[in-house]
Amino acid sequence: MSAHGTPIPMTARAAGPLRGEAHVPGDKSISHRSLILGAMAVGETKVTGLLEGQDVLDTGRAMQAFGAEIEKIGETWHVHGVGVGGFGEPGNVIDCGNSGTGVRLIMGAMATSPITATFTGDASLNKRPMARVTDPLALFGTRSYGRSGGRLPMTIVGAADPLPVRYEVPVPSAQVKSAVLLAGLNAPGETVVIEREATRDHSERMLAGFGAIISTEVTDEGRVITLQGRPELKPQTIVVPRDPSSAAFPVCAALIVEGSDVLVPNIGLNPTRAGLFFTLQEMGADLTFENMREEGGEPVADLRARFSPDLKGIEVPAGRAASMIDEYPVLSVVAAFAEGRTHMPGVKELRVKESDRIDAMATGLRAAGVHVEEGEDWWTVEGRGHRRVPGGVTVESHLDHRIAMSFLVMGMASTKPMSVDDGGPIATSFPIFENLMAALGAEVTRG
Ligand SMILES: O=C(O)C1=C[C@@H](OP(=O)(O)O)[C@@H](O)[C@H](O)C1
Ligand SMILES: C=C(OP(=O)(O)O)C(=O)O
Repeated sequence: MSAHGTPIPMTARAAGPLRGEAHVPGDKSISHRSLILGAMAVGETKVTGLLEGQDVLDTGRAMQAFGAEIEKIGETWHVHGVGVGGFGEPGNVIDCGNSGTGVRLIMGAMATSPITATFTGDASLNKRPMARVTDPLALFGTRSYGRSGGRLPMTIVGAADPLPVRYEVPVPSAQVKSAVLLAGLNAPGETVVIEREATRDHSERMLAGFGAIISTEVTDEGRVITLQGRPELKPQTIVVPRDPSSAAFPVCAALIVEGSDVLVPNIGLNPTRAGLFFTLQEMGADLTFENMREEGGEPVADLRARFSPDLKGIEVPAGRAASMIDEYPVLSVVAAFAEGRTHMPGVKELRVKESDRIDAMATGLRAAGVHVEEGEDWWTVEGRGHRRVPGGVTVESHLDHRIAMSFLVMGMASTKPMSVDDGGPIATSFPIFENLMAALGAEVTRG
């Protein structure tokens, strides 16, 4: 999908080893939150390293529609915030494009202000479930009117007199947790969110950084997060770390393309995000963390990935799923090149992403000659080991950037090339993917 919605077919083929440094873009989760929290602070937040992918740009436009001023000067994004409770009513429909994170967090951020906003997205986002966010927002007094099944387009009527909320998140979702916390900012008193399974904790870390009073207690119930309402958020200077979810693509490509040796510098290794890298190491990947350090309160390292001819299939612990939820598509590609089966349980959430990712990957993997089994919340990839993956097919990306990039990574190592019907969605999270992979020596072409 280009900006105009015209599909962009892409093909990747084996073309020698991948070598060099891969400077991947800024973290998508932190980028969305920088703009949203910057818009809710009083004064000027400065952000460098922002991911300039379509998802984040759409969030920036939405923040402008609610009254924040946002401009890029040189390499720095300047966000002039309107303060907690300072959002104005947008004059038009808010289009969040392809982004679940964008729409769900923004719904939370406006839900406790006395304004009304209507949200929409692309064909993928308009299929995704929103009741998981509007149900807890209703506890604050927020009303929502969407299509059947809680789908976009949807109008949210913010609570004029919000109540504080105590809510246990029923699915492992950082987006739901974050929506409730952002709504809690403009509710008086304490809002409490409980999550059984730890999900990415960028909202908690960044809220604390912006001066909110927030604490997390690990109890028998799970993680109990308590936020004091109505703080004045203080503007911040944010350096966005590089995205581990984007690093996954050059890393996984290097592991399966013969002779490769790739360094991916400055990757955020927050434990709530780094599950893929430990999984790959357990599979026998030649993947090392170099120059481990701490930056902006987050662990950071340079990842070095080398061709790993003797990868083994493993059982991926279900408890690790949340820390690598966006990486399962590309993990399944690596699993196809490993010896033996890789079983991935506890991943029902994959069915409600930009596409049903289990179905999209299973269909494409099977077409490319890989045996896959699946159930509602699990899937198994039968690795081909030294019998290379045949490839040689065109698969559908279903408006899903991670599906498109995963099959292109596969094409870099399969016997015959792999094509995707539409690589346009890659621009939502990794706009420099083609150039970055080409600079390493990959052959990715359009058409
Ligand atoms: O909070 C976030 O920034 C995200 C949370 C995850 O979604 P869920 O909350 O639906 O698991 C993840 O898949 C998404 O890419 C980004
Ligand atoms: C699931 C993803 O994003 P979102 O939910 O923000 O659309 C993703 O980037 O893999």
